[in-house]
Amino acid sequence: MGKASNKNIQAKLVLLGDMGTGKTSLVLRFVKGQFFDFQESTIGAAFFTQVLSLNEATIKFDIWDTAGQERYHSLAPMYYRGAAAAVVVYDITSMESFQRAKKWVQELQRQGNPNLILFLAANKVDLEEKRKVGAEEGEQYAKENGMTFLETSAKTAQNVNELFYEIAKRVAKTRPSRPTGMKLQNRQQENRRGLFCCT
Ligand SMILES: Nc1nc2c(ncn2[C@@H]2O[C@H](COP(=O)(O)OP(=O)(O)OP(=O)(O)O)[C@@H](O)[C@H]2O)c(=O)[nH]1
Repeated sequence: MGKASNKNIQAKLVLLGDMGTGKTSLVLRFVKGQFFDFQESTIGAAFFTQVLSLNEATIKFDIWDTAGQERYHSLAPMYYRGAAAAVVVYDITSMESFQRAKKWVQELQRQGNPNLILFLAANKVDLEEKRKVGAEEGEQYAKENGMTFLETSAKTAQNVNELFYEIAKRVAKTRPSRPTGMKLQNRQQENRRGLFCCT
């Protein structure tokens, strides 16, 4: 891992958004190259890791895929606390999911890490004929809130790798590398906190 690279970075990444918007599907597409038409709803949260090599650094992502169902809302701070980046996901076929995404952004702005790198993913662009949220609308909102905006499809893989590469690049730019020993310590702490871990 990262032998050729001069910089090894471990970064916690969290995905937030309404239920059914495709958070798990985006992560599964990125981590395993898989997609399921009938993806089960996440309970609590799921944990994944993926290593991504850039020219300038190797990023090891610790990815928390949170559950979108409202009953799990109170668990969210546990997952976004200490995160380097957050991806707020909505479904372009659901205006309600876009409204919910805005609520997540507000919560992150108020309670998240002030240096948190924010991405807005407008997912399910393969369902263009059912679109309810215009691309300009999402883009405008992202711009106003200092977020990077991407339209994605976990189904066709459109912009999925791009999303994670963009996040990695932003993380590499903002974070200096740390000695390996410290990273291991952090990892152990994360694991202890992972009460709902189900990779
Ligand atoms: N057409 C299409 N369907 C998608 C896409 N992404 C996810 N889905 C479908 O949408 C449904 C919900 O996807 P999930 O990945 O479980 O959504 P989630 O946001 O993780 O949902 P929760 O775990 O309940 O919060 C599944 O049936 C997926 O197959 C996409 O890009 N295009």
